[in-house]
Amino acid sequence: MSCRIQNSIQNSLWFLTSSSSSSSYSLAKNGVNNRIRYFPKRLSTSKPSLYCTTRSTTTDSQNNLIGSDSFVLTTPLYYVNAPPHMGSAYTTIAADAIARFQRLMGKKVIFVTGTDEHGEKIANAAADQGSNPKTHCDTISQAYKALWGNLDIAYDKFIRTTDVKHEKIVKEFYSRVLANGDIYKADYEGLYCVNCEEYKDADDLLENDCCPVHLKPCMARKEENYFFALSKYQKQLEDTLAKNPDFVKPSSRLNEVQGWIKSGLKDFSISRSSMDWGIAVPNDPKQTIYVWFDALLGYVSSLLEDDGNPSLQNAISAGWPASVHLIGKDILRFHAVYWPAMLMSAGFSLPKMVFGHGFLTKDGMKMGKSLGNTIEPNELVLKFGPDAVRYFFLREVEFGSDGDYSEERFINIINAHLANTIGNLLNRTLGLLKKNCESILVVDSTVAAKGIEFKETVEKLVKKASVQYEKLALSSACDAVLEIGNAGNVYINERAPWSLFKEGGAASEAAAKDLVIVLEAMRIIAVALSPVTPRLCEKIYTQLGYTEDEFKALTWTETKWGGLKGGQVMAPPEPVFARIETQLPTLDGTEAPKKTKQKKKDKKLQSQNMVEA
Ligand SMILES: Nc1ncnc2c1ncn2[C@@H]1O[C@H](COP(=O)(O)OP(=O)(O)OP(=O)(O)O)[C@@H](O)[C@H]1O
Ligand SMILES: [Zn+2]
Repeated sequence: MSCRIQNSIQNSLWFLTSSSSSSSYSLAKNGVNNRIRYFPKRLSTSKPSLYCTTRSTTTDSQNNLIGSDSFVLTTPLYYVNAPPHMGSAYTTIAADAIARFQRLMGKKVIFVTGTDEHGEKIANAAADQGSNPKTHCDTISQAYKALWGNLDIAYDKFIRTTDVKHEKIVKEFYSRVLANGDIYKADYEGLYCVNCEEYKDADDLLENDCCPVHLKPCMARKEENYFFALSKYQKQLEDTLAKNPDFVKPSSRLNEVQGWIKSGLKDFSISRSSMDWGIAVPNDPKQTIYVWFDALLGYVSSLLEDDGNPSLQNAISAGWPASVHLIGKDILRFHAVYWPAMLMSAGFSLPKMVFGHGFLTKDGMKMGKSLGNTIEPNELVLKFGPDAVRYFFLREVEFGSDGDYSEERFINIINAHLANTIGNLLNRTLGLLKKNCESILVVDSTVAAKGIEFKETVEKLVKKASVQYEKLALSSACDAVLEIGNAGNVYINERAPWSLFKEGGAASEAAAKDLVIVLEAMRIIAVALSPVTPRLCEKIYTQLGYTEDEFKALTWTETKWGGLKGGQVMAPPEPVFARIETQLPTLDGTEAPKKTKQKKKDKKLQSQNMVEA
């Protein structure tokens, strides 16, 4: 494992104390006098009475609105300050694999992704490009969609926070929180990182007030804004996490979140007076809603049907709460502290889980648009194909930890796992079947495997894969499936059917059964690895004589041993995964694997194939 685990780069937030008895707070650092004055009057205190039910909406034990029982999975809505990079692709690939697995398990999946298009960072990015924000957002959001197409991402909903329906949902939600007495106006001064779009705690900054994530100086700001009474939800959040430790995953991140809450939650500003590229605050058009308060609601507005009335009630009944929010650890605090408190205030159920994965790093720093130290995923796809990119990052980086990219490692892993262990095993088995059995299976795979230990090994490994997928342990799930390939290679090498065929008679019959056994294992691999490498798996499946439609209709039940039947005709063998033979310059400056090494391996394989022939 070449992943480098590095210390978590924590984002920090500027929280404001909300105790109503206090009227001023000094948060001075380096001469910056951060003073907050609270306006004594809350804007509204009446609780909304929207707890009615609709066709498919019910309430949970706390009387919060919940929708249907779909499996709703979300990626972050990515900032359109710059086109996507490998980091953005990483979360989306992982989400796609989880969504595909859950669909195989028979769940009604709603996989949500999209783009976050408001705020100062976007307005600045558009101005830098000599463009207006709307045109800029259209271009970059299209770049995200194009990349998802290139990576075979099968999302169900793509939400843009500039969509009209989203704006309506944000305003309705804001009004509910306001009516619940959780929004008030106050002044503040603080240090702002535009790239994070957040106020920073001065203690968390580097020299010259630089943001530790973006390495750029934060700016001193003073504004009169609306605040959300986060502090009011401290106890409720503590209780929720204590009762529901699975709410934040992995568990190390739960500890982090509990630590933040324990240290005291302070109210935060949810509007900007200096920024007009955003959704106007209801009843105060001089202010726009803070980009995070706006963007988080994209998870809800995305659920709306295209032709329905864009109301919160309709969005909730279409699938809320989300089953999993998949995010990078940089935005954990927004998802595991701010968002649940906002939902509590508005009277909606909390998502069931927030999973904060690690960072893809370059030279130890988080790869990011603002730092510009990114790898271009489209180039990787163009060079190696979507399956290779998907497999490498999901298999190589333990989900939850950080990982550094190296092209040398990439090529070695892909050649060893996909081209050799899986692709070559299928190819050589089908070659033997064609030569000796006219590509027809002699017997049902269940009959062929009677009393064979290899079958039990496969069954155990496929069970393990499903448990790992379910736990979002994607790397371990890949390993379990790859182990089937390894066991298949060991089996065929030990049995040496190419020799048995030469002996003829009973030995030849046994060899024909061995081929059925290995091909059945390949069929199971094609189902079990399809969440990660859908194209490769479809190719495997069609080589086994099935149609594309049959592949698309697969469920996890088909990982059960016994799919292949006697008399079934296999397609002529064709390589399903081409070995990477590149000597082209690498994308990351690392050296591509030496040809000599590859040649040696190729020679070994060639001689193996010659023996088989
Ligand atoms: N290096 C990375 N490793 C893993 N995931 C990443 C990485 N960079 C971005 N992401 C994913 O994108 C989310 C952040 O989206 P955002 O649009 O802010 O991208 P960004 O590149 O981090 O932007 P910026 O560099 O401007 O902060 C993260 O929470 C994570 O899901
Ligand atoms: Zn920053």
